[in-house]
Amino acid sequence: MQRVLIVEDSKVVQQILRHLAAQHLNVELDFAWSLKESKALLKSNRYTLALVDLTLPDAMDAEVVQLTLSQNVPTVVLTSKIDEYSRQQMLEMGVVDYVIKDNRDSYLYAIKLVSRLLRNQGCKALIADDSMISRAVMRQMLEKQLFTVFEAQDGEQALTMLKSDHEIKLLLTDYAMPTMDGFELVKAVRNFRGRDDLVIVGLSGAGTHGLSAKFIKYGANDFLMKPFMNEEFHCRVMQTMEQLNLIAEIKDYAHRDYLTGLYNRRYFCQHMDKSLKNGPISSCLALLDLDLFKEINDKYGHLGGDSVLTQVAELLNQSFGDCLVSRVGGEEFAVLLPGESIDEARAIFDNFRSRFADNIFYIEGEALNCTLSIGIAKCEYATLSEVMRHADQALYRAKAQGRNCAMAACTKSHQVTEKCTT
Ligand SMILES: Nc1nc2c(ncn2[C@@H]2O[C@H](COP(=O)(O)OP(=O)(O)OP(=O)(O)O)[C@@H](O)[C@H]2O)c(=O)[nH]1
Repeated sequence: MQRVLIVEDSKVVQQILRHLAAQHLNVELDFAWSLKESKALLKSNRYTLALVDLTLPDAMDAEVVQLTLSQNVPTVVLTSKIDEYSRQQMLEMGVVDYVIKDNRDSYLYAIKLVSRLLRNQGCKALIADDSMISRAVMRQMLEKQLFTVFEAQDGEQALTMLKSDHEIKLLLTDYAMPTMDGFELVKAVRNFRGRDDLVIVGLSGAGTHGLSAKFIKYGANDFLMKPFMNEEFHCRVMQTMEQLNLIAEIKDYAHRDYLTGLYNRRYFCQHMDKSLKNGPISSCLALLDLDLFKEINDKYGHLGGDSVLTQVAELLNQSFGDCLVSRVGGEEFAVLLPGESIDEARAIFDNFRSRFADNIFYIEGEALNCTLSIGIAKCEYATLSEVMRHADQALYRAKAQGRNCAMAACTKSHQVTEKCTT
């Protein structure tokens, strides 16, 4: 797990930072008051990042910054005031960024900056530039921002790398390069990587009029003129990555069911349509419907019913965490189980059905049992509606058999495997 060191000598500020960190950071956190305490913590822990106060009672001259940097811990500085000389000095020392503590919002800004930097960890960035020196300078800055960095010497090499590695999320591309220039590269990349999947920052030292606008019109998110200041580079990259993260958050929000946090019907249908586009897939689709759920609602009220639905979602996640699990209707769920035959799938879901029936659900401390009926179909049809129709028919039969039952639809090859286990 990622671990962050926060060094701050003011009790009040430390309390504010603790509170904000608990809200915005999901990492191991250590707090230190002094240089001495920081040294001890750095000896026994490995930190992903440090957020440090520039001056401490036992380190008035930025010694704590020198300490974290000497241990190769990317460091963000908190400072109460800063003049041009110390700003330059600090940036030359190699800090990632600094935040001036001049109002309450600056603490929130600092914690959000840490959070954004932590999100960069494991994220791949590609630099396309024919100048080895430029690549080295940018690599150093990106590594400080926790990116995993790759380099390409020209547009064609960059294009090949982007085609084969969809985990690259940031492209920095120079304009003037041999074999394929920055414009051609951006145009080609946008044919297969959208703005919701890859962010691009164009670069040029040429100073040609209109270069920035052209880069953006061809599909770049931003533009930087060389030579740039480290601070500007850092801000532009962070801001561009923020766009990507915001789009991802909005998409995730739109794809999730509000009550249970599972994927919703819209996401489920989109995923299935995409998967089936290239022909049948070797998965089984199970529709799981709660039995007599109306009675639970009638007895415990709608909120009681909601509580059961969230507990059901937890059980599904525990058992089928690696599969696509969705809430496709009020009390109906879908699980896409990859790689199993219909017989194996039925056995797996029947086992789940049986454990589900034994599970104790709680509504405001009151215990109750609940059962499921399940219909399973092989994803061997051309469209989702056909797969759903077969799974639905099996589910209907499971209900008709008396519920608490898992039924499999006949496969195309007529290996009928219908069994009721009640
Ligand atoms: N609490 C709660 N109830 C919901 C939600 N969505 C649908 N329902 C309820 O789910 C119940 C479904 O009832 P029915 O379709 O009659 O099915 P059932 O009672 O489960 O009976 P069978 O499916 O035949 O076993 C209805 O009472 C709906 O109001 C929801 O989001 N929360």
